[in-house]
Amino acid sequence: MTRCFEGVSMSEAPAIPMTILTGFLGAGKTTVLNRLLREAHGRKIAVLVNDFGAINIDAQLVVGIERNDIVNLANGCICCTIREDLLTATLALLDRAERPDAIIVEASGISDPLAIAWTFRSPALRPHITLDAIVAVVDAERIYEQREQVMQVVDQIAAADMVVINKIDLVPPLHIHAVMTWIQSIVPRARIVAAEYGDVPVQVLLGSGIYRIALLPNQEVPEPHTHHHDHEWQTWHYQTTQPFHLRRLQHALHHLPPSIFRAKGIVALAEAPDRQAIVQVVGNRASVQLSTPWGLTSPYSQLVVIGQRKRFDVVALRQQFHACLASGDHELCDQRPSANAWSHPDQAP
Ligand SMILES: Nc1nc2c(ncn2[C@@H]2O[C@H](COP(=O)(O)OP(=O)(O)OP(=O)(O)O)[C@@H](O)[C@H]2O)c(=O)[nH]1
Repeated sequence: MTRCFEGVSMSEAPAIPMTILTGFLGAGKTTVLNRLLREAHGRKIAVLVNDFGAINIDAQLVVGIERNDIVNLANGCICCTIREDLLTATLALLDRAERPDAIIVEASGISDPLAIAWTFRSPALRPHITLDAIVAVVDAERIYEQREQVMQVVDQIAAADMVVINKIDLVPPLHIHAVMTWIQSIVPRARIVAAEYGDVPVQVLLGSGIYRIALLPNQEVPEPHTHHHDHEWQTWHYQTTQPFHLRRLQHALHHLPPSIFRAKGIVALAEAPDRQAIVQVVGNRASVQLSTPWGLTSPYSQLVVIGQRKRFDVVALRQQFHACLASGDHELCDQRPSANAWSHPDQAP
């Protein structure tokens, strides 16, 4: 099939470089992306953002880009359950009158980057996309505990052409050196850069052309049901139009069950009714920060938590967040984990 745009057939158009941004939950992928998009790079960059849960908070947190250049791929993992969506979304980008100069895929924190790379080797995309690099973001502070608990962490690093050791402000220099040595032992040929708040120049991240196709498995990656992460993770979300009480919310965020690895969201606060607030929880670090004004948008709150499957009690969690609302009537919008609050049908409680 030959597709046309601006008088040129798609088969004649130069292939678009694609970067896959991987890294475990909360490592700093969106931070790296935002830092890059804010830089005056002069390129038209399109971003495909995948969140594991039903609500894609990440797509809302990406800034410095036209909204129609962000494609939201939520409620499943682009490496397995929603691979078709990734394919379709990429083809739609290729069909645009103004094609992007570069495409970045921000993968969900639990996805397998090699499986994503495989999608771009499919006959439909192969002539039009050139894989530039798989970039893995690593949380310098948490990497040791994460590698003990979660096998995807090491797999993501092993698949990388470039590794960004992020959050170096949170650890001493000797620790950074040790993490670097460990990463080198896993991927000796990968480029390794250390960064604070994802501060890596665009020239380093994009257009490096260091993708190693040799890493791709010869056979297509396993079907979803044999993918180990399907059975390990679950997400749950809480939504309300009621504002939160800041101190109560902060207290709750600091007392989440240890089986929850990540929580994030956009919330309304009674104390600051005009501004959005961003909630971030990674391990035992939690923050609520004021962000942009609500403007014409009616205030809302959306919180997503990601944790080990069946290791947290959603009823207790719902009560915990419910008790943080500032209003007296405590109207609850999300009484039950809805069908799509579970990332996979077989994960319903
Ligand atoms: N101290 C510190 N915090 C950081 C740094 N980089 C990111 N963070 C914080 O870490 C939290 C998670 O960052 P994100 O960029 O959202 O992480 P992510 O990998 O996109 O998260 P998921 O998409 O949920 O997997 C946020 O609160 C960031 O502000 C850093 O270098 N230092």
